[in-house]
Amino acid sequence: MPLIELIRRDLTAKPATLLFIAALAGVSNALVMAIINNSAGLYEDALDLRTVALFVIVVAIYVLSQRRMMQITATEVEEIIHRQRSSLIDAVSRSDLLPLEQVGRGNILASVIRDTQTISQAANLLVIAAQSVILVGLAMIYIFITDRTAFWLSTGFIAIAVFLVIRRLIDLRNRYPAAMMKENQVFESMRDVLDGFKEVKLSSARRDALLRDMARVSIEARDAKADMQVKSGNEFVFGQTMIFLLLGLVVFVVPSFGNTEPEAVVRTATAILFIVGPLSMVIQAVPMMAMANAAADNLMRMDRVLREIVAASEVAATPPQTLTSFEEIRLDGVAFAYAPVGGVSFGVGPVDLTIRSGELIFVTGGNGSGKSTLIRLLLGLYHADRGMIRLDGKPVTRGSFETYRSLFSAIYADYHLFRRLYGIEPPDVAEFDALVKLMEMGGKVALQGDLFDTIDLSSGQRKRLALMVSMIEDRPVLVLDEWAADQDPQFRRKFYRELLPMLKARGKTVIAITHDDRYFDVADRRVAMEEGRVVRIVDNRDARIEDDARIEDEDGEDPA
Ligand SMILES: Nc1ncnc2c1ncn2[C@@H]1O[C@H](COP(=O)(O)OP(=O)(O)OP(=O)(O)O)[C@@H](O)[C@H]1O
Repeated sequence: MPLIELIRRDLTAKPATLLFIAALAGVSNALVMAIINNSAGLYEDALDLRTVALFVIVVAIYVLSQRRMMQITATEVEEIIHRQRSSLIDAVSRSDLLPLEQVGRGNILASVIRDTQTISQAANLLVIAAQSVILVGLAMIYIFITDRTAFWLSTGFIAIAVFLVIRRLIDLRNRYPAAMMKENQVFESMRDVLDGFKEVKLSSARRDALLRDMARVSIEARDAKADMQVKSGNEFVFGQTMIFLLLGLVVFVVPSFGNTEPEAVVRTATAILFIVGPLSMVIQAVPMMAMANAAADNLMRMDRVLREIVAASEVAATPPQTLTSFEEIRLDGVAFAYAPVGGVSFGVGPVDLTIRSGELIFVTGGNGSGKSTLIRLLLGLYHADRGMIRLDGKPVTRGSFETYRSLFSAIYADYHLFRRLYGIEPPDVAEFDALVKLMEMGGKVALQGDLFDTIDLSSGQRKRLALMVSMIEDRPVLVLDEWAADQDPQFRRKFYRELLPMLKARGKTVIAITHDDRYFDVADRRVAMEEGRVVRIVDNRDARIEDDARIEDEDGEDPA
């Protein structure tokens, strides 16, 4: 069973200790009831001090063992969930981008949030149910001693009932994944509503259509889950009916066998009544168990899928290193194609391109020409179907991509701005102040330790802050995807005419995707793309040398 497998795999407490405490709680519970039962039947006036003392001791044992059991369960289950969650998050952070995009954010979030919660909620109920099983077992021993006929009939009946309940539960468990899938779709729709809030606000037609679509998904989830709950309620009623039938069996059928004392019938019926509560608990726990089981199955499957992605992504034999310099990066016949959409597949390459340290390179081309895809290949976020990347002549292999990536700092078109300088040494005050001044961000943002006091800025300012972070990170290569797109004309000019040359002068290699054709001359080389192919590489340096020569010629000096 996936739930048991999950618990056994990560359990830190000794199973024998757990079993002992659970048994202690179960037996003391049974003894409390037995002492009460026994004393209630005696009708004695005098207080039996020994029985009272025994009662108090047994209650104390129950309280201590039950509390301990609950405490162990809560801490162990939450620890197991914490590890599983951490494992998922770790796997996500080490996966390759493309397969991760295929798994889907909604599914990953559902596993991390919903499945862990289901298991957490089920845990206590499961412990009580396990103790109830012990109580039932003890009562059955009592019945065995009291009346064999009643014992065999009850055991046979319970065996049939358990078989029927389990058969029905398999059906319930099979419905669970479908219900969860529907709920995942609700998560996705909810993202549309939240992420697209501003767009939705502007158009009631869009809002109505979106709400209609959400309602459809939500209704499907509602029906699937209601169906599950109804089924699980039916299981409960079915279980209760079985208990009543069991009582009826003992009271009406057992005496007809003739060899049972009337007193034994009363005692057996009392024992069965005594286990009605625990049996109900078990029955109630069973559907919950089915759900927790499916959740554990889902969680472990997600973990496996992500681990497989990680295993296929990275086979680093040695821990990654941080590179601080390089001579050249060469894309050698690099080609890549997305999975076909509607029978059409977009591909990039084969691309042959050498990037030398200290170069300022622009990548240009129309929308959809493959610039961002090429950058993702260069950064090793996507892996080439053919060809390879060579760093200083050596092929970059799957095992060395993490080390290779340490060369780059990037601001993507859909970048994410962290409020904290995760993994980056904060600059000293003077250095930060100089950066703030350079980026014209005075009074807008301050750094407290490694935390920015705010990232609630305009879109252009957020981009400037992202660039400040990249400059603080100070890696050899800076990759920018349409960085200047949302800057005002004045700062855009400053970016192309001052910042980029300044970065180059500091020895940085800069690769920038851009549509700003009036500044194309700033680049050392311009890589022009069309339909996934590099169609031209314009070397501005040749033109600059010619220009310099021409100017010197015009001044009447010798160009050589
Ligand atoms: N995740 C994806 N899955 C499948 N195909 C994709 C994916 N992302 C992009 N594509 C395809 O790749 C093509 C190139 O996309 P890419 O983002 O590389 O273009 P781009 O040159 O950066 O465009 P833009 O200037 O608009 O940013 C797109 O036209 C699209 O067909």
